[in-house]
Amino acid sequence: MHAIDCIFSAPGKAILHGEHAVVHGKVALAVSLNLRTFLRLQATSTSEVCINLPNINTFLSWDVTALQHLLQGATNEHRHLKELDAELVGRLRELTGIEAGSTDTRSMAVSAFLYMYLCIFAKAKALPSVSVTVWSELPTGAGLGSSAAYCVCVAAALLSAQGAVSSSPGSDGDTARWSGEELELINQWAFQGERIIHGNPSGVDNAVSTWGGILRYHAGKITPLQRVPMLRILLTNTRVPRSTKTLVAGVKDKINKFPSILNPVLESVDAVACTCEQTLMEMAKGLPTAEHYATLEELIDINQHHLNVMGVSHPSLDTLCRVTLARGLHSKLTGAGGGGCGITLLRPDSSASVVQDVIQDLKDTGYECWETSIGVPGIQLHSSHAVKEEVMNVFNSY
Ligand SMILES: Nc1ncnc2c1ncn2[C@@H]1O[C@H](COP(=O)(O)OP(=O)(O)OP(=O)(O)O)[C@@H](O)[C@H]1O
Ligand SMILES: C[C@@](O)(CCO)CC(=O)[O-]
Ligand SMILES: [Mg+2]
Repeated sequence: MHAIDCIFSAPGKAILHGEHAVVHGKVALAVSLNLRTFLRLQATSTSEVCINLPNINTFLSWDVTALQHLLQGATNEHRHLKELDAELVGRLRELTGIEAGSTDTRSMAVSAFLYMYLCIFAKAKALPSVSVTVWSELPTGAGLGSSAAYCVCVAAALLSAQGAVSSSPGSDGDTARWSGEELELINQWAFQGERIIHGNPSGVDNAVSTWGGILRYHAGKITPLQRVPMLRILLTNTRVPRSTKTLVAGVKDKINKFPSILNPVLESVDAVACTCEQTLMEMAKGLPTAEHYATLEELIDINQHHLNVMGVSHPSLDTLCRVTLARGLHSKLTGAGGGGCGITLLRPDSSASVVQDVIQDLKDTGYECWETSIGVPGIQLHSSHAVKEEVMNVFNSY
């Protein structure tokens, strides 16, 4: 057991283009957001594993011995990162009473944590007693990658406690980051957690939360975009709850039912993502022009229509598009859709009054809305004095 009292944080994300299509091997473009999930891991002497998840009102603990039993006599000694260990998932269900296929918020968060904890410490002589508290600035289950930020923080914390990644990585002032290899390991374990939560994730969300920045993601291949223009993005939360797992499964069913109709739509989304990437690269080379912005706006509209065809939009998202278009601004859903969040592209010349007016219109509709920064750093380890007071206050109350 290496780390004793550490604080980690990982960012949420917005998908510019390629959500859902990316699950079926197409290109996605994703950016990290300046809204983060924070995790505190403490070693304890209680012989218990405690998890405090104040955002979802979940406070649970398990006896370490009961958890150790789940690993004894397990036939799958070589838990690897290619697929989930179905036997262990089954044993965990028996212990927690969580039903197969549950999309309940608490069940998914608890199962993902316990699965990663057991697998990461499976080869240790004894399971460690730890207390883990997670608190997030991200809305839970709203399309901004809250599940991935959660899984990335859990993976980084457990791996550093186990010694598989450094618990004092290269430091830049008060925050520290890991080597490429260590980040890859964190990302792979976070993907296992996402598998528990999503069923069939593409891996784009955990990749952008691990590495940060702006990424092109294609069939597991992660390419950071080096030069991109400063984009101004408005985020809107329709506050309509939805489950990524259910939406992803719905798209799969539609593809199976109408392959000749849906596959061309996925191809077209791929082309939208690639055209967007080329446009962003052109914009970064010279001075971004009004035509560049017109292209980005058309791509947003085309993609939103495609997402409608896939059955993952929602009347609340149609309203978002209509309200912003009335002010000359273009929007699309981001993440899994079905409610949750949308993004609106602001132009460099969008005046402060237009932005204020559109924010007010959206608030009047009952939505939450704010301008955001993109391309922030991925997973980080913080010294406690560098963490915001608001976050430390949460941590100090558990
Ligand atoms: N702060 C948190 N504390 C505990 N659990 C969390 C937290 N944030 C996310 N989760 C877990 O992640 C689940 C939400 O994941 P889901 O994939 O449905 O939404 P999302 O990740 O916010 O959106 P998307 O996948 O579309 O970007 C929650 O039900 C919960 O299990
Ligand atoms: C809907 C989806 O494409 C993005 C969710 O943020 C699912 C995934 O890629 O795992
Ligand atoms: Mg998610």
